[in-house]
Amino acid sequence: DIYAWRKRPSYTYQRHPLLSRRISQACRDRLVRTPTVIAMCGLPARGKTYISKKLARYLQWIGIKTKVFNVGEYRRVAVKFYADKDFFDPDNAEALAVRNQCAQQALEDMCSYLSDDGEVAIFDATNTTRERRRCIYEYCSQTFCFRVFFVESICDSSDIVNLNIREVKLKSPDYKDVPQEEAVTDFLSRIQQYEKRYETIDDTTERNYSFIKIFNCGERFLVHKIGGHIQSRVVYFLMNIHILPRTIYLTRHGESTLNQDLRIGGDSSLSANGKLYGEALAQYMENESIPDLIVWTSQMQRTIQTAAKINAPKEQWKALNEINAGICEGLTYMEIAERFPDELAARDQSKFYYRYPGGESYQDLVARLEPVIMELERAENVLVVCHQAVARCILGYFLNKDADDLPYTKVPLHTVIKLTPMAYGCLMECIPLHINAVNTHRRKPKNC
Ligand SMILES: O=c1[nH]cnc2c1c(-c1ccc(Cl)cc1)cn2-c1ccccc1
Ligand SMILES: O=P(O)(O)OC[C@H]1O[C@](O)(CO)[C@@H](O)[C@@H]1O
Repeated sequence: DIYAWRKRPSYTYQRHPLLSRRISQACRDRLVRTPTVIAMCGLPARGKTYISKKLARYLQWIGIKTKVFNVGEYRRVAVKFYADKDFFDPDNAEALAVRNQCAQQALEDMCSYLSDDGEVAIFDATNTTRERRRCIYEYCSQTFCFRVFFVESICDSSDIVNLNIREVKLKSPDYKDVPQEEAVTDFLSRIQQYEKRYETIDDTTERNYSFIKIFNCGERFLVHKIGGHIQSRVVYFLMNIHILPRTIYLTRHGESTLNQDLRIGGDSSLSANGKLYGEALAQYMENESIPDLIVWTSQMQRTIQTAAKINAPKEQWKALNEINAGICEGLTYMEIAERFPDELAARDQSKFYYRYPGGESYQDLVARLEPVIMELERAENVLVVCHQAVARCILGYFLNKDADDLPYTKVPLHTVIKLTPMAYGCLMECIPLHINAVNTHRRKPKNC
């Protein structure tokens, strides 16, 4: 039986007869990290693009090469000027031909991306008929041996659909220079065109697909046949996000005594200026009068001391501790250049991936910060008091920074960063509290 087979000695590496399914050699070659197509499904204004962009940002941040293919963007290239909802009338044969051509082109571009070095591609389209989903499934899994995972968003709350239309659809190029009310009317008619042919994923006729059906922004989920690591991470992420309006505040600790000496690492106390910042921060947060604010700090005393005066509950996270500089802890960059010139040169070459001997890399930091990011997605109003490298990684997630830029993001001391999630991105405001501090930022040397 399977259990006994699972307990077999590890050297007998063959698939259990029950489990071995007929897969081609090409597929077998890519069993490790088989590329995944995430195909969105659902009527317009159900958050498909929102999910696509947010999911891509998360997967990219954890190091999985991901790209979104939005069919609407292909259509806007093919059809310069959008006339009105009649373009989406299923009986408009000419328009239908253009729409199918755009979908096919996006599908082909997506599969060549995954055949190259892509790991996940998100096919952002309505995919609202069984026939369309069957085409995608066969093209991707038979021709290319990619895994296909359908993500359907079902939402019958008119409040949320109207919020979506107001926040994102009216800003679409389709409605440039169109009066608001006219655009809303046209878009609602566009939805009706799709409703004529909409077939929700059916867990009997489409039971051999892997899919998740999301009801009303994640109020309820139906998960069916999750296949592989990526899909389980995706499901986990989708079960943790929400669209409640909230603000995330991010700041470094106040200046520390080691900062004053331009020494990295350690666990030193605040300097006099750092203490002044702690008081100014408490005052600033008081003025913001944020409902139900919670403050997260690292377990290092410079962040705990910085948050001490704030009138809100505090939580300490070891995962928020500053990057461990290993053998360079407590040194200045000058001393590192003298004692470990090769290490500094190697770090300047590839700052995101370089790991200090006995220490960490930014890539290691992202991995240990993932649970913090997941909890931030679940949370509402939070102030995070952390460190220079940690703040860069957190900002890298919210602002979609790539591995080259992330480690060089400017995050000065004594500055509050205010992050407000908007439709598809995040608004960032930097508020310096005008308390003196040293500059700890080391630029990328020119010759690298
Ligand atoms: O289910 C929706 N229906 C209509 N709109 C929606 C959603 C979701 C949503 C869907 C699934 C999940 Cl797990 C979370 C949010 C987000 N949005 C959205 C709303 C406003 C602006 C941009 C996007
Ligand atoms: O990656 P960078 O630019 O060296 O910045 C991280 C450094 O910043 C500090 O937080 C302050 O200098 C150090 O503890 C840490 O090693």
